[in-house]
Amino acid sequence: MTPHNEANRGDIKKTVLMPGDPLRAKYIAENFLTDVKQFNAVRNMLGFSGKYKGKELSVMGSGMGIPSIGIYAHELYEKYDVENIIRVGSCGAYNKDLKLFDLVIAMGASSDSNFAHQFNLPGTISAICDFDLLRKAVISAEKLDMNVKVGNVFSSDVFYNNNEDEWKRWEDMGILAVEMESYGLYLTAQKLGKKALTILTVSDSFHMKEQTTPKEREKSFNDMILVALESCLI
Ligand SMILES: O=P(O)(O)O[C@H]1O[C@H](CO)[C@@H](O)[C@H]1O
Ligand SMILES: O=c1cc[nH]c(=O)[nH]1
Repeated sequence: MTPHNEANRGDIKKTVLMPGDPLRAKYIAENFLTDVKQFNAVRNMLGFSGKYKGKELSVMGSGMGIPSIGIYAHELYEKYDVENIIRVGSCGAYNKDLKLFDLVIAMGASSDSNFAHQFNLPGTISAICDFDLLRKAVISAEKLDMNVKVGNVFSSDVFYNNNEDEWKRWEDMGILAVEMESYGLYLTAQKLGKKALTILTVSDSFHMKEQTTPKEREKSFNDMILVALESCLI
């Protein structure tokens, strides 16, 4: 057990799907997995293990932001022998070709966070995903006939940015979209010699302020969840 997770060693499988929202973890467990057992409710950060088409895996919320996913990912990798974390999250599109509900895979994550300072590196480090998880996710999307854009995302420390136009400078550098966790997840995996990947659904765009309904969001999250789950079977 850890201060944030009441699971026993062995309760959590080698691969964990990790949405920010713990209720999305519950949704995935209830709608996609069989033989489901809940392993965590500390701070309501719900975690479940079960089977997808016979393959054992787990799903657990990460909370919002790098500090939160930094805690949960570290504990999963270090204390529970987890090998793979696949974040399944939402993002805001910076790239103007991205439409609502499109899928983005984060090959790398840039950030305004100081998370990497703890490693005391004599330069900057690139936060990148695991190539094997990326390859499998791309194959999975192709098999499901779903379009994905693969590239660099921005993991922001703020959701409500006081500098309204700052995003344009990231867009200018080829950043596809903004979210709030991948940089911390990727660096945690890199430090501990583990694997991580982020798959995202575009929930809003900085180019057009369209509203989306909860039903539309649910369907689009289903596409992302399927890409992630099917990639675990490859
Ligand atoms: O939908 P999730 O996975 O929570 O991801 C995005 O949504 C939250 C902000 O609303 C942040 O956590 C951001 O990364
Ligand atoms: O972090 C996020 C997620 C979705 N949309 C945003 O603008 N930011």
